[in-house]
Amino acid sequence: MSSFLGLVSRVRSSLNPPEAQPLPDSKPLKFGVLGAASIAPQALITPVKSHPEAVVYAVAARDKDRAAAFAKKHGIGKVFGGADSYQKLLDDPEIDAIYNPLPNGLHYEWTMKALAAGKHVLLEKPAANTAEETRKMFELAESKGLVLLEAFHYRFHPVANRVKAIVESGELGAVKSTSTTLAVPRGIMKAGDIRFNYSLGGGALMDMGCYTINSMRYFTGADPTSVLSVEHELQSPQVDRKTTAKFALPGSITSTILCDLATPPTLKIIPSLPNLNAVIECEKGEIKVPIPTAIATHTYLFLPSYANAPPKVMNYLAPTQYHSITVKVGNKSRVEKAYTFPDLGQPWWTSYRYQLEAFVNKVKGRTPHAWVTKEDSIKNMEVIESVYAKSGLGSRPKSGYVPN
Ligand SMILES: NC(=O)C1=CN([C@@H]2O[C@H](COP(=O)(O)OP(=O)(O)OC[C@H]3O[C@@H](n4cnc5c(N)ncnc54)[C@H](OP(=O)(O)O)[C@@H]3O)[C@@H](O)[C@H]2O)C=CC1
Ligand SMILES: O=C1OC[C@@H](O)[C@H](O)[C@H]1O
Repeated sequence: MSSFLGLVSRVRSSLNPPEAQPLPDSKPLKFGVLGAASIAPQALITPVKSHPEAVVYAVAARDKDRAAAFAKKHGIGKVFGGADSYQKLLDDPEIDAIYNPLPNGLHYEWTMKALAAGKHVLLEKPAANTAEETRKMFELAESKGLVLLEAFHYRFHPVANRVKAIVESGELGAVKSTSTTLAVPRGIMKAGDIRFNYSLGGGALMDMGCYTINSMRYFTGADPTSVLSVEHELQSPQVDRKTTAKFALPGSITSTILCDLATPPTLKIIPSLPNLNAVIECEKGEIKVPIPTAIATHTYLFLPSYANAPPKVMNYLAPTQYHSITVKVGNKSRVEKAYTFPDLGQPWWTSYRYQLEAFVNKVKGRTPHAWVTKEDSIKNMEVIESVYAKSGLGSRPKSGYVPN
């Protein structure tokens, strides 16, 4: 009962966070948002409310009325609307940092333009359509002394950090295998979704798969040496609706990923359930991160996931709601929870709120509690591209944008 009340309290506060008062001696970081994207409220606008050193100052959208409606709904003071609105927002000297939640295929162009305009960038995942584009963005950021972060928000939450710490402690011995899964039922992603659009950088591997690959690399602390096998099911000629891949990692580790944007109903009629799993098998035991119940604050509802027995669910996307880390050593198992760090956070802080904390700290020249490095982002894209190469689908199209 108390854990249910805790869940309700965390979800309520994460949706309506207490508003922070600006710090008297610190200039707040002013964000501009490119596009009235569905993810923007959850990933930035709500987290900013409880941050004393950040504000969402402006939004730009291709349609003037849509821009105005979005700004009104979210209390954003400055609005840019119309075909040239993104560039106008970048040219606004008041803005310090850009949040880029455009479709994957536009990440490169608008991040390059934002950096050229002298803005720091919080960039949605996956960083771009290719590793080469990712490298170029980070090189430009470095050359201009600007912060660029690929928004792998789960990496900033205590859960992911705790799981990694347990693996690294050696308590369970060496890692033998991992399995990371992110799959949602058919119907959640609508037919016109950017995720199904090849020219915009669509595909399950790009969208959900980038998390499964990132978490495989993060938890093992290693990069694949080869892609052993790949299977996919297509949504349309070059767009994978589902991909599974098996990798070899150093130290004889074998890792499997599964990502699916539209799992069909079982026996054609029984709706499938969301499946968000991370299992790390080690010499002396294993770690499971199950979410018996998850009430979604996300763009859609994650239903209770009892489909797996035992449940092996890692809610990469909303660990704030409820989680438990089951650590099995031999025949003994214990359950851990990690909603806060010893010296950072509140139980209701979402992974996005923790991510914002790190981003602001980095821009302000302070040491963030966690980070996703340039090398990490480039490597993640390389692995994605290596899976697409093996599957025969090929990388998503390179951007046609040529920087000045
Ligand atoms: N971190 C996370 O948890 C999540 C991250 N994401 C990532 O965020 C990004 C956006 O996802 P999501 O918010 O779901 O997507 P949406 O489709 O809701 O938003 C994308 C935005 O891109 C703009 N846009 C510009 N050009 C185009 C175009 N040609 N076609 C379609 N849209 C265009 C639109 O802005 P305008 O308003 O100007 O029309 C739109 O608002 C993706 O990279 C995705 O991977 C998504 C969900 C969760
Ligand atoms: O966090 C997420 O959840 C759902 C996905 O489709 C999305 O793009 C991803 O970032």
